[in-house]
Amino acid sequence: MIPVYSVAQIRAVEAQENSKRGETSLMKQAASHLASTALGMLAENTSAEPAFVVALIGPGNNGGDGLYALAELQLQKISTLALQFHEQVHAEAAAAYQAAGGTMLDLSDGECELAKASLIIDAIYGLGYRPGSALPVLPANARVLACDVPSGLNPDTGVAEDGVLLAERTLTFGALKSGLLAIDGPLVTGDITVADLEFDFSSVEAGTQLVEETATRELLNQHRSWRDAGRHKYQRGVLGLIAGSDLYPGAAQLTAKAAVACGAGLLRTHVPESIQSMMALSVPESVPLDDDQIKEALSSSRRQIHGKGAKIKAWAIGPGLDGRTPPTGAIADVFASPQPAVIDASGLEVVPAGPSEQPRVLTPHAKELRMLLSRAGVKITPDEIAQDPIRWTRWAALAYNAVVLLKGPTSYIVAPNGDSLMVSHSAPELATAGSGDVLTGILGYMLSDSSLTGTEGLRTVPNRRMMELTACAAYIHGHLGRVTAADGTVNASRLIENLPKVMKQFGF
Ligand SMILES: NC(=O)C1=CN([C@@H]2O[C@H](COP(=O)(O)OP(=O)(O)OC[C@H]3O[C@@H](n4cnc5c(N)ncnc54)[C@H](O)[C@@H]3O)[C@@H](O)[C@H]2O)[C@@H](O)CC1
Ligand SMILES: Nc1ncnc2c1ncn2[C@@H]1O[C@H](COP(=O)(O)OP(=O)(O)O)[C@@H](O)[C@H]1O
Repeated sequence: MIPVYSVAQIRAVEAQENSKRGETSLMKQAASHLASTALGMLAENTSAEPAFVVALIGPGNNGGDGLYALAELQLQKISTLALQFHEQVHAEAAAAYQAAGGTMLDLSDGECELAKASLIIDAIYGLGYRPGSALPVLPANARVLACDVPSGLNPDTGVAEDGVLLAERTLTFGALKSGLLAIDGPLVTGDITVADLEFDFSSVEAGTQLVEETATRELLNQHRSWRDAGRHKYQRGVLGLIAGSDLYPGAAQLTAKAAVACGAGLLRTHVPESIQSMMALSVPESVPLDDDQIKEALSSSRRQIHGKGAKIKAWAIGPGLDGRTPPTGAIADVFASPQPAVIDASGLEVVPAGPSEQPRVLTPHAKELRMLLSRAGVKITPDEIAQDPIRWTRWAALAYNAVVLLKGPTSYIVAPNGDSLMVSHSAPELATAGSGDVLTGILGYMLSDSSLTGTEGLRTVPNRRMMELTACAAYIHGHLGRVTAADGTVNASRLIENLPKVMKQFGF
């Protein structure tokens, strides 16, 4: 997991480091990382032309980083050019670059050189960016390496100007800044690497933590054991799915197929009678579950998990349910059970607010989050959510005493105690009908597998573990989106086709 900080926090830590280690020495260290990243990108080029690196230089320390990096490249015999975007420039860094044989031109005099560059380093603005000024237009297909933050992206909020310099890669210094991951950030940064400048962050507390691939693997492996290979189907995860209606029969099928594709031991489906045969045909692995069997499953799980009954370990509730009809007695009983549940879509319209014994994850998108908050008596606008997603997600987490996953281009996972995780840089192609139903299937399966929850018998799954598994499911879903988008357009059925392959990559 990688901690994420606000600009103010990073500024405070940088000020300490500057006084301890000196601003120029830190800048040179940052520039060295930038030069190595540039060399790495140049090594990927297949062209026979000699490398030519152009840096766009702004008036502050971000420009200074760019100039020191160019100086290093010059010394490595790479041809470079610095194009000044402002009259003002970091004097010491400019002198160092010129001493290394580099040439500096005003952007207006050297703009035509941009088209010849094998790589453009964007060192116009970094942490000091203020919204509102014009930015240069880069040639189409330019390869751009952003120094710290793409120019035109607000490093705190993640809101980008229309003219933001789109990067293929962003090398950010010291720590992840919140704006790189929120709102427009994932669309403009390209791949992000954090250059470790050995800052001491002990005096500030990260706002949240990013869950990336390494963290996902570590979290998934936390409770796994070699003994898992010998489990029988009831131990591999039995999921109860309460979903579907005449109005939305497809959503239930997508969630069911996704859970089966994940490798669930057994899927029990509670769908309206009218769509049961459709479910049996399209998901032949699923076994129906009627109201009486739900009651029996709940009572046997209260006595002992290995007793008679459906042996359901977790529930997925909501995809395609008809939100206009109140939940039947059986669903209300499930909400009162101690088994973990993921609640999505129309399930969010009926999930009770207030304290509950059940470890729950609610998975709203922004509009559903407004609905949840409104049901709890809190009226907010979409803008308010966009400006402070973690805050409002936490309100819902508190009101419903549940972990809440706010879905969107960036996903936020927040617990009632305020702990939060985030998943970013997944695939924009996931914005397609039914992809949320697939996520519910993945998460439902994960909550049902005790090798992942780490709980056996009647011990409840702690909220922290619910959060971690939710983040893992969101990360895998994002990765699934990327894998699927790599060889065609994305739809929910194609996501499900690729799910077994992707789950295998994560040790399933
Ligand atoms: N210890 C440190 O403080 C380190 C700082 N580093 C670099 O320093 C950068 C921050 O440097 P600065 O604080 O000088 O900020 P920037 O270099 O991001 O830019 C600040 C300058 O740009 C001007 N500016 C900002 N937005 C503008 C706009 N829209 N129109 C016109 N002018 C605008 C400001 O007035 C200011 O002069 C970081 O992003 C990073 O690249 C790195 O060298 C790592 C170490
Ligand atoms: N622009 C985007 N980039 C990455 N992921 C996205 C984007 N838009 C939506 N998603 C993801 O796609 C899924 C959509 O789910 P949801 O809104 O419930 O749709 P549906 O109900 O149609 O299945 C969520 O997991 C969300 O995080």
